[in-house]
Amino acid sequence: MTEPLLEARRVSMQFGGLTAVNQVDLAVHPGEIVGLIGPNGAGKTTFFNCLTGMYRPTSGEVRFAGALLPPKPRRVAMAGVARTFQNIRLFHNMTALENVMVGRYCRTRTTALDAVLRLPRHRREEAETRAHGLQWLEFVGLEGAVDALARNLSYGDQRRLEIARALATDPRLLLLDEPTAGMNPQETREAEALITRIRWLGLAILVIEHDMRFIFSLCDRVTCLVRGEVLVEGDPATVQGDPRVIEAYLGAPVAGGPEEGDRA
Ligand SMILES: Nc1ncnc2c1ncn2[C@@H]1O[C@H](COP(=O)(O)OP(=O)(O)OP(=O)(O)O)[C@@H](O)[C@H]1O
Repeated sequence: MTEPLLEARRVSMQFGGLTAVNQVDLAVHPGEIVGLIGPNGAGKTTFFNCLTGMYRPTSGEVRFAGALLPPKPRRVAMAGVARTFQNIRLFHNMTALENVMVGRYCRTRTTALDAVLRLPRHRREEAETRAHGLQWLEFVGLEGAVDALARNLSYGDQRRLEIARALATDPRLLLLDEPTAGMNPQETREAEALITRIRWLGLAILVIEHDMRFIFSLCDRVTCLVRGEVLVEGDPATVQGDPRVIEAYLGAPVAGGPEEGDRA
């Protein structure tokens, strides 16, 4: 197999006396979709925060394309890792396009002075950023909502907008934290189709999700965390059939594959 794009080695995160993530190893290879599952409080979001520089892990290291990732969100984004959040974090009083343009600013070189003086470089980059943002809005299916305020979009559209903003940073790896949370079945199917199209662009994806149908139909590999530790890791069939996963997470055997709308 190719070298991992992302490699977490023995990552741990403690909050006082609580060990939220304990010696977790995880690798994502180029073009892969890897699922991260586990019961509530298993440490999934904390682990994402360790990967994206929001937390400095208590121990362990995170490498991206072979280099150590610094625990600084902006540097992580510039390295090529983008994410969405469990609780949508958009700029609610900005338009859809403005939200996506904000994502792009980690790739522009305009200084505050260029902007204030409206120097040619600023005007050129602003036009490029706008065109780029429009492309991503079209990619996620929001071309009809360019000028809509983020707060006026439906829940499913807000999630799509968050993904467009993440894509605007030109990532090689996209981390999605519960992308279908709160979605109806139709929106969930649309999110699945969108994630498949993102993979076709050549991006790798690491996704936290409670919808088992989604995880087992979309992912190449799945890691199950329980109480901060890796319980099982493997291909979807292996993880789905593992009695420890069924007991710790699914609660009951999933006969013949999970049903539509199965949620833990
Ligand atoms: N900033 C923090 N300070 C203290 N404890 C925290 C903090 N963040 C998370 N925890 C604790 O760490 C543990 C793991 O939480 P985390 O949110 O990572 O789990 P999760 O698997 O993402 O859960 P869920 O599926 O409910 O989102 C929990 O016991 C949580 O209370």
